[in-house]
Amino acid sequence: MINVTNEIGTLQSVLVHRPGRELERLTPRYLEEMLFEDIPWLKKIREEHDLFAETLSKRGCKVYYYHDLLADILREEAVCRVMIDDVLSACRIGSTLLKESIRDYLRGMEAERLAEVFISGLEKKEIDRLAGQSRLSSYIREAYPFYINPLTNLYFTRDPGAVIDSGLVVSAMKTPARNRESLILQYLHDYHPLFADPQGEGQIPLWYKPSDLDSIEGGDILMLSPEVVAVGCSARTGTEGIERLAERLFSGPSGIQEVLVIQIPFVRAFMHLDTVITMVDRDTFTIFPDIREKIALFRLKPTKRGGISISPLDSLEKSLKESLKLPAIRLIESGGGDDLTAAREQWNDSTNTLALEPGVVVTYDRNVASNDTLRAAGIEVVEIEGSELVRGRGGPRCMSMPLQREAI
Ligand SMILES: NC(=O)NCCC[C@H](N)C(=O)O
Repeated sequence: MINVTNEIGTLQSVLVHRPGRELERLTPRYLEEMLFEDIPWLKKIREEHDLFAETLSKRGCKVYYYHDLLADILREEAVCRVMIDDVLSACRIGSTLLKESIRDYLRGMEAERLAEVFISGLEKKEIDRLAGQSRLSSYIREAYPFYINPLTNLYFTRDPGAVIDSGLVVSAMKTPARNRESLILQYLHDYHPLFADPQGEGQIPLWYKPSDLDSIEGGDILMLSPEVVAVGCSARTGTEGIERLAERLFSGPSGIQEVLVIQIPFVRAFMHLDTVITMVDRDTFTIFPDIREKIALFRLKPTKRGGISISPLDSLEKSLKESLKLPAIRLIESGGGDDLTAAREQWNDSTNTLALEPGVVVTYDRNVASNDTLRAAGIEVVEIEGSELVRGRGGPRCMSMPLQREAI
């Protein structure tokens, strides 16, 4: 069952990705293009991720893995064929001869292995050797080494999609490095029984899809309540995408009656809304103090004639209070009241908390000051290790896409 109508109700099921071989294909040369600042150590990052997944399971949350779901649908011959073609088109392989060689190679694989290749990529030398083709790229060491690029950011499953109510947003990713992540999610939506509509014949509603083109990423989507979704306008999510999503939510079978737009500075350190603000309890958020004066707010509502009204707002506290229909809300500043600590810990995702239930969140243990501040405010903090996980610039919220949360 797929249903998320809030940020903090008991987490019942979640989609994650265990970091894999794709990270061993990160090289210093492609770090920036692949949206990393450093190269994680695979053995250790996996241990850390396993601990994260175990932390969720121990609390009763069912954990689904991208690789497993993808392998499930690839066992179907017809799906396998169209997906191979779509992946090759997404990778812009133009030569017919080359495309045929890669297609033949991939079609000979078991579903498990093919799922692995779709995620971790395909090196040029692997194909050229097998196909016995003499290709210019094997003579030029500077040439790009992959036919299928590794999805190094897939372990941040928050971003390729988001469940809103009983439907799914499949993101239109801003950067080429992450495009194929949402292609995979779209396939899972279209073919996996997990996304079957319990009410009808087909699959659950799609609020957004990659072919909508205007960029929108899941880290910018916060489900405040069954009626209100907050959407970050950020380096990754643009104004047109937000408007289109709002139109679909207002006119489709969702309970959403308001989109609260929170525009944050368009910088690398806070690429999504959830890198600077997350919800930790019914009336409580944690926020990176530096952005408090740097955000702009807008309320989008449906008009009677099927359009959207846009109202600029001034204060974050007041807007959240109104949107949540609460007498007061609390904003807990990360960093424990010290600007330098706040900036350092935000860089390591102190503000990117994942709620397990109201007032209980998962965070990285390294963000000592921010975790202490949360505890002092009465929040239960469940710490995980993040020495390697953090190198991709994402925290526990980024590493999870909730599929089901208890209603509150
Ligand atoms: N929601 C998030 O903030 N996700 C973190 C994404 C980090 C990834 N390296 C990226 O730049 O897209």
